[in-house]
Amino acid sequence: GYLINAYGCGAALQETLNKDGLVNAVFVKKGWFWTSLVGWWCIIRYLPTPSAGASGSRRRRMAHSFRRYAILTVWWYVFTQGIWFGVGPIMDLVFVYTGGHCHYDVFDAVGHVNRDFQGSETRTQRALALIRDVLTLHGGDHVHGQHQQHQLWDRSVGSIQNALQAAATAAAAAAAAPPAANITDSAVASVNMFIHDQMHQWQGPLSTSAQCRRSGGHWAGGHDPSGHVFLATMMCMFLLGELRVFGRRALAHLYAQKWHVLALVTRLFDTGPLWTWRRCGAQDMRCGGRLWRALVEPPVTCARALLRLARCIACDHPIVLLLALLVTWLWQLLLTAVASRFHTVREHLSGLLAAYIVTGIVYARDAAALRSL
Ligand SMILES: CCCCC/C=C\C/C=C\C/C=C\C/C=C\CCCC(=O)SCCNC(=O)CCNC(=O)[C@H](O)C(C)(C)COP(=O)(O)O
Ligand SMILES: Nc1ncnc2c1ncn2[C@@H]1O[C@H](COP(=O)(O)O)[C@@H](OP(=O)(O)O)[C@H]1O
Repeated sequence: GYLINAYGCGAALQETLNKDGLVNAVFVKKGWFWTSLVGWWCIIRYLPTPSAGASGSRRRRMAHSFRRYAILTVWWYVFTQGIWFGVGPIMDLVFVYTGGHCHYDVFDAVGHVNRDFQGSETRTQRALALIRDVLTLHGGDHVHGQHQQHQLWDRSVGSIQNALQAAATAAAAAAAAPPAANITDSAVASVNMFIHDQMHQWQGPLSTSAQCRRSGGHWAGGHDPSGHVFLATMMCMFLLGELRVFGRRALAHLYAQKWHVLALVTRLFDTGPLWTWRRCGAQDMRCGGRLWRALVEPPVTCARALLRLARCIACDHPIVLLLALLVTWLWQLLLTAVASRFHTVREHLSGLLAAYIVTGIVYARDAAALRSL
């Protein structure tokens, strides 16, 4: 990723990144679920066939895989989700103890909405709307009678409202400049500070990246190990580690049935209307019949062929799903490395080492047993 950034198409790849996209939100961020599902199905599916002598070996394999998986799942949880009730995950504790904080630097020095505030237009608008709602809900009555506070409250809500309206009209006019908030530079610092204090007062505690993100804040200022690099590394290491248990057996099974799988794949492409029209030509069929056969039957046939192929892979050859998942996580790891604007190299490296060291130890301990399989 760094080499692509330095010498290749890093900018183009960064443009494809969407923090709120389906792949990142549903697959990558829930990656340990998908990896657990596919990984365990493969572990179970490729156990030695049940026979008199194999039951002990089956039980031992399941026990070893479960022990490795349980250690990795606990490590995934404490590093990215949380250590205990009310205690954030390790990656956030490292961040906070190195000076990180949930910031609300909403406006920059010239009174424009800070481009780095949320990193994307959508998130910035969402955050501004949330801050406005919190200030509107709590701010007015709690600063009543304190003239200066009330003035700040007025200016903050007004500036955010202007920014939201300016963004709405700018979106229509496709203007380039970020929306201005019409506040003088001397007031910017006090408005940002007021917003920060109010959000920490009404939305707190904001001691984890998830809480800060949900409250429209900006998680900045400390050493923030990359959760994506950590997660993608751990998922790849788990899949590759367990692949050593059943990989040879699974690939041999797939190779033995290669023509059957290939036939299911080619069947998908043998359902086009032209093929069907030509096949109908051999029989004296009325035009209506030929249209039905050429336009209605192919999608139905294709859907049936797709279902047969999916069932064959999911039930008989789940290693195909595992390899597809592995390629996806490696590609996401590359994109995360390319997305240098989100993290420093050291933050990527700390996420990588946190995953690599633990998974390395777990699989190194079982290396002898894995080699004997
Ligand atoms: C142990 C039993 C063996 C048999 C299991 C059989 C089948 C497995 C089927 C299902 C799995 C069941 C249990 C497995 C254990 C855990 C499942 C994991 C569930 C999830 O992954 S849900 C994820 C919940 N977390 C979130 O949604 C928050 C997502 N965000 C993050 O985690 C972080 O943002 C990040 C790490 C993705 C990125 O970090 P930063 O961007 O903040 O740096
Ligand atoms: N491969 C990828 N695709 C999309 N977004 C990614 C990504 N890798 C990292 N990101 C985004 O970059 C930010 C930093 O990621 P990380 O800290 O895990 O390295 C995260 O934003 P959010 O955490 O605000 O969603 C994450 O969603």
